[in-house]
Amino acid sequence: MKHLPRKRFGQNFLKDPSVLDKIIAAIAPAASDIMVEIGPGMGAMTGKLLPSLSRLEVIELDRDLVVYLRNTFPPEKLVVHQGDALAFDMRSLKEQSGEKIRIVGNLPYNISTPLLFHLLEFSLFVKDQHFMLQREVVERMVAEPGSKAYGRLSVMLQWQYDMDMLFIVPPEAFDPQPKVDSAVVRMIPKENPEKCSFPALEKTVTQAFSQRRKMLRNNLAPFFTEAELTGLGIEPTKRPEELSVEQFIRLANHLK
Ligand SMILES: C[S@@+](CC[C@H](N)C(=O)[O-])C[C@H]1O[C@@H](n2cnc3c(N)ncnc32)[C@H](O)[C@@H]1O
Repeated sequence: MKHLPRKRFGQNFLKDPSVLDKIIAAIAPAASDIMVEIGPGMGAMTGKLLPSLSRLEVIELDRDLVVYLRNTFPPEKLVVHQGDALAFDMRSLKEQSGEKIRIVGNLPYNISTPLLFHLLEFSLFVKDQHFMLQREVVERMVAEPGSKAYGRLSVMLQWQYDMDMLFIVPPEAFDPQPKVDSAVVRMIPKENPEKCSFPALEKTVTQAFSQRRKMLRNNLAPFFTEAELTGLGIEPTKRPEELSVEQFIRLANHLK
């Protein structure tokens, strides 16, 4: 089928077979896996995953591609959900099978942060996630405290996942070519993440990083006095990127 890539759906199709092989090797699909692929597109990854799986569920927004996928792959093996991954309830798949699910995808870059945040909701039901994303986004996800890339995305995701940037993928691996490098990340939900409410943590982290160059006593003034920060073991003169994930969680758990 001739399909003109749609920019508004973040369509950059993987065409380099060696990159595809590397991704599939990193995922290591097994017949017993309950696997979901987000944004299968023309099925570049789908076709490589299917032979190792007894079933694969995919979520695709573009109706033309949904028709193509349904006509191309055996329906008894490939279940195609037409819809928005941002609204998809992963719990339903876990409930059907009783097993933890594996999520994979070469994600649409225009929705990567909201999608990663949406998936946080299901981390209890997920075994692992392997995603291709913009390299700069992966660098922010795995960034350590004290580094330039450390910020809201790092804290929110490191709270729930252990993550590794596996390898970098150049623009030439795609059609059309994106303007930036991409990278593949592995995300494994932590067995016992620290208890915290998502909205409280998000509110605290967003406020703390509202002005990166300012001290916490300034940025967090709407929520905490200097004495309260000190009482929680946080030096008020530190800058937001100097706080560990655990310290952000401690703050969020004391938000009034
Ligand atoms: C970067 S392309 C990857 C396509 C294919 N997996 C590949 O590697 O060649 C992203 C895919 O996600 C789909 N997509 C975009 N927004 C989506 C959404 N909100 N929910 C589900 N799929 C979406 C696009 O239509 C496209 O097929």
